[in-house]
Amino acid sequence: MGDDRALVRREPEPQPLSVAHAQPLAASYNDRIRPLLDAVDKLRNLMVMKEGIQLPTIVVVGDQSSGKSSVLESLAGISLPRGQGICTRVPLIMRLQGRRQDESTKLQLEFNNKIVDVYEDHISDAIVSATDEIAGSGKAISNTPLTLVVKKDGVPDLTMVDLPGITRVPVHGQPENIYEQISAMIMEYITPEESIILNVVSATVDFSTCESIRMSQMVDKTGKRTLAVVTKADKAPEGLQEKVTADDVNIGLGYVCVRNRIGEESYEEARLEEAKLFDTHPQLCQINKSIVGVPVLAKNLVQIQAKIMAKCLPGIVKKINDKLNASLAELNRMPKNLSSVAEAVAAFMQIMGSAKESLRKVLLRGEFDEYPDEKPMHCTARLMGMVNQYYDELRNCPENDPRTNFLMEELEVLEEAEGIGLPNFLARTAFLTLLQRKVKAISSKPPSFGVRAWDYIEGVVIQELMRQSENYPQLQSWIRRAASNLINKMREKTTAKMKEIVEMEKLASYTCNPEYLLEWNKLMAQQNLFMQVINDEYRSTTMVLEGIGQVDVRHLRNHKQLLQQAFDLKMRMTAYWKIVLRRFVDSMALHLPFSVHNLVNEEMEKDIVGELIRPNGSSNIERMLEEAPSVAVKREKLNNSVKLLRESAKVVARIMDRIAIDGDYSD
Ligand SMILES: Nc1nc2c(ncn2[C@@H]2O[C@H](COP(=O)(O)OP(=O)(O)OP(=O)(O)O)[C@@H](O)[C@H]2O)c(=O)[nH]1
Repeated sequence: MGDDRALVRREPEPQPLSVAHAQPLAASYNDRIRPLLDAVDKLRNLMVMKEGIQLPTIVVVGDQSSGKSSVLESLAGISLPRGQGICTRVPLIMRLQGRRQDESTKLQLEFNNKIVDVYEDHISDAIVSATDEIAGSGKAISNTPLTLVVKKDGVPDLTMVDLPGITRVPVHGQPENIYEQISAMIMEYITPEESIILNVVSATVDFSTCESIRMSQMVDKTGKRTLAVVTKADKAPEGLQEKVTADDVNIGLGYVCVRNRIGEESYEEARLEEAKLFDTHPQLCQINKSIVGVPVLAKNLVQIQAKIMAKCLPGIVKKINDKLNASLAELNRMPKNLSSVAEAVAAFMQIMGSAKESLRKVLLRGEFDEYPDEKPMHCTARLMGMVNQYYDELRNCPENDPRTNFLMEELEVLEEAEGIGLPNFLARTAFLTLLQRKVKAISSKPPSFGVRAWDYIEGVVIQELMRQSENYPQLQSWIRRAASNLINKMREKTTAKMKEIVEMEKLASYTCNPEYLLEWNKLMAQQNLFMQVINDEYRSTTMVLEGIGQVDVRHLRNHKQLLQQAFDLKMRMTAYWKIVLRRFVDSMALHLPFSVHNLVNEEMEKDIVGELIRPNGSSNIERMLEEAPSVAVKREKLNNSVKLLRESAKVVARIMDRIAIDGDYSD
């Protein structure tokens, strides 16, 4: 920029040759495209992008001084800041519109919520000062866009966004991270599938070394939405034809070679020089005429733009409608302004009612429609997983490993339980002593599992209550506390219940489950083999016993007297222990849903609502009458968003109607 700017004297009414040579851009074609473009520009002005809706956009990228601004001024027939160093420091949205008979020539800059009319002679300076106003007068860049509207004779109807040129090394007081800043801005614009990338590369460089090519390849591997403009054809004519036909860098939408305005040339002269260059230069004249010259570039861009718009529009309509519906639904969920305590109580009961219903769904019925992607809220599955883990923990308790000191404990209790009686009579006390030891070893697990389960349920209940009461943040800490207190009570009840079950199992041994006897018989069938190993001094003492695992029985050869009874005792206990563990798990698996059921259907309301009607509880209800500032902000944001989306929906509806009448725009 700058350097040539001061020297250039502008003709009063330059004739952009993009038009003089661009007769293929039939006026009727422009007539059909204009409304489409206007609609998209209107959406851009409305800032639908803020709502996450991407618009079809031609994004101009290139390395620094590749000639981006020169290309744009060739297309627009105006003078833009050109030159060395960084000129484009903000996204420059260029809206080119061919002037109609009833319209006057117009140049306008739109930025920071104002519209400034500009004389053509001053456009370059005006852009520089608008850029300074947006990004500061230094060399810094900014994301805030500047819009330039050019309405004049014969320019193609095109909207493009010019972005700062990519530079690796900061110069002239540019910020240190200028490269990162510019790349981030470029990536933001070229990543959406709706963007067409107009990659400006200089004929003087090896295309594969261009940063801009590298970046567009990152987001558009096949190049299907990338078009290359090769500038400075006059400076490096040798081998240019080969370079563009070889297409080493995957440019799907093709190349156009141009020669821009140089020095003080007028537009007319520049176009004539360009035409002459590609007609007469021994090397450049070899290049196919369908890929040379600014007029060809203009025609290609207009066609590409029409295609992408027609392609994207239905998707945009859908997105606008979806977002509008979502915002309206959210607005409807916003609380009404409450004016009396009675209304506040009703609103509170509504919160409790909705929370209870959602909790019934996730905790009891296993319906996750409100939390499709939030696995921690798929509570029935999560609780089942926890119960299975609990069963594994009980079974794998190291203190109860039946293989350690195989049968020694049984022998010890049998010896202690011996009295006057028949030799093969199994003392009940021996069995009970062993049982009590085993139960004691796992006695901390059922209550601690209960605590764990309630910790998880507490998280779910509080999350749900917070979701339902998000519009009353002034109540949330109180609700959270009340819910925590309630869950504490539930946790204590479960702990007491589990301790009771542990005590019951210690006191008596009983099951009506026939599996016990079946299992015992099966295990006892190994007794003969076991005794043979014990009695036969020459046999290996390592053996695998069903229900126990691999054991070494060498140490038992000295205890032959009570061995058969000890074996019997072990097998009874093994069969019975399975039943005991399942009883622990089953009772927990039944107790939890029962308690959750009680919590959701009775306790929650009784406890939390009960707190409200206590003498000091009413202040909580009164607090609901004041709207929290965060809610007011949210309401305003939603209202703005609904207004914007409604307007956008109108804009697209009009254009869709027109498409329905006029037919396909992409030819
Ligand atoms: N000879 C010749 N010079 C050109 C051509 N296109 C651009 N230039 C010159 O190359 C220099 C850089 O051009 P600009 O258009 O300012 O480049 P830019 O990519 O917009 O620059 P930044 O915005 O700073 O990245 C200027 O001096 C232009 O006059 C061309 O086709 N031929």
